[in-house]
Amino acid sequence: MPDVPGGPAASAPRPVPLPIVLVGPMGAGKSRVGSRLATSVGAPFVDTDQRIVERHGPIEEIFAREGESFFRAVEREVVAEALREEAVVSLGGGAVLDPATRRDLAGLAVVWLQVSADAVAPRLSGGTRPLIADGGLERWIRIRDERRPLYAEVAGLTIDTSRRSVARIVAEITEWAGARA
Ligand SMILES: Nc1ncnc2c1ncn2[C@@H]1O[C@H](COP(=O)(O)OP(=O)(O)O)[C@@H](O)[C@H]1O
Ligand SMILES: O=C(O)C1=C[C@@H](OP(=O)(O)O)[C@@H](O)[C@H](O)C1
Ligand SMILES: [Mg+2]
Repeated sequence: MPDVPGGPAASAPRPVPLPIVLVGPMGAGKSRVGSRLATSVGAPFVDTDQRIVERHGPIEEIFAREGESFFRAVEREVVAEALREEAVVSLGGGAVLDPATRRDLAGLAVVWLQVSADAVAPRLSGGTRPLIADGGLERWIRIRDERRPLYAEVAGLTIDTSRRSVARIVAEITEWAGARA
């Protein structure tokens, strides 16, 4: 029987390799795109920051109480666990600082979401990200520049999200990942 447009074959999720992992700087859209991508490919969604919050409380409180190095240790544990799951996994922007995480990402389907400083400014306003609580956009640019080689090292696909809709980004990732399945 031929496929009917809009029928079951057309709406079935496309097979993709899992995990698919999203990396990139704060505000690039990892959490938002990851959630939509997971729905689109019919996979569970894991946001490692959300998992940290469930287990240890709000991120800004962890930074204030225990410091960044404690946060990074907790993050490493949660990331290592998530990368073993058949899921769409959105990492926090600084997760790639950990060499063991970079080793774990080798060979996985990793997407680097980029965003320009102009486009990210409104996305970050009113947020609670502790690393840019003081220093704002200039600090964001410095952190983004420092980490650029680390994102480049782990990613197999790069997408500039500055002027793209979430739906289009999801479609581009699905197409790329589908070709790797
Ligand atoms: N492609 C996009 N275009 C416009 N706004 C976006 C886009 N992707 C994400 N956003 C918005 O930017 C903000 C930060 O997104 P988020 O997914 O939390 O980024 P990240 O997890 O990379 O820090 C959110 O308000 C989100 O709705
Ligand atoms: O870049 C970073 O070091 C961080 C990014 C945040 O996640 P998002 O990239 O999802 O904003 C969060 O993990 C924490 O505030 C630290
Ligand atoms: Mg996020």
